[in-house]
Amino acid sequence: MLTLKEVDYRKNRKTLLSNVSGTIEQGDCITLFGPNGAGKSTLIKIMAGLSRPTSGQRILEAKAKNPIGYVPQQIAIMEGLIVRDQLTYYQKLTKQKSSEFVDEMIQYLGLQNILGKRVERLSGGMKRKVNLAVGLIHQPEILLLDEAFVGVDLAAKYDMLAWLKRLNSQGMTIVFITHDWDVVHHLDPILWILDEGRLLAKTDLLSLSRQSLTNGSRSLQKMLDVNLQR
Ligand SMILES: Nc1ncnc2c1ncn2[C@@H]1O[C@H](COP(=O)(O)OP(=O)(O)OP(=O)(O)O)[C@@H](O)[C@H]1O
Repeated sequence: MLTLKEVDYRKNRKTLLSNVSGTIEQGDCITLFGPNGAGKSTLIKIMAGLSRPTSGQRILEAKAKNPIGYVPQQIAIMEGLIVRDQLTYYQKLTKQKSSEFVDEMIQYLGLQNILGKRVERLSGGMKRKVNLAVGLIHQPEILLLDEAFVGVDLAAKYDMLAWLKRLNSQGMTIVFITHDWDVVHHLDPILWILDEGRLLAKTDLLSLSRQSLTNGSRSLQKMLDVNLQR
């Protein structure tokens, strides 16, 4: 449903992505995994259609008018509104007619008790939950999450993961970026290993522990060594 063909991305004469190709099918769960500066956020923005490749192609085949949900690293919710109004605003904006879906999301994410709170008064973790809710309120075909779990406590994280797992099992395609190995284990995704702007491997947790990525940078090696020893 989303294909990348030999994608390059350059900015200020610096190559941020080099020759990235891959196909994402409906219902896939994929993580972009790699060290700081590997190009993960750059790639997910290209997937979202927010940045255009310098060369190469991004081909999206989707049924819905608004098939992408993108949850950015920076929290993008509007201050001054209570959570309920925030959700209603985005529900209307995205023409989400299914109140059932929104209600279920509120239950899963445990937002019931904060619906009347102004968003700027929420804790960081609660803001992350609302950020996630806003990004997927229209039930996108592909959900793209850039570090959606930063600063959330364990209970909040597991609420979010349970909801994502449910959506994925119902056919929603999910691509996410995280440095949290616990999240990777929980969602058991296909791993796209990115390093210095290159896509080194597409693998899964089981195969990753058996294969060695000797062509990776020192940062990547260290990251994999530490995580795989856990
Ligand atoms: N607008 C920009 N102009 C120039 N260089 C940029 C720009 N945005 C990002 N970069 C550089 O591109 C590289 C990839 O950045 P990107 O944010 O995609 O990496 P990342 O893998 O998401 O990193 P992190 O894990 O730290 O979030 C980095 O070296 C970064 O400094």
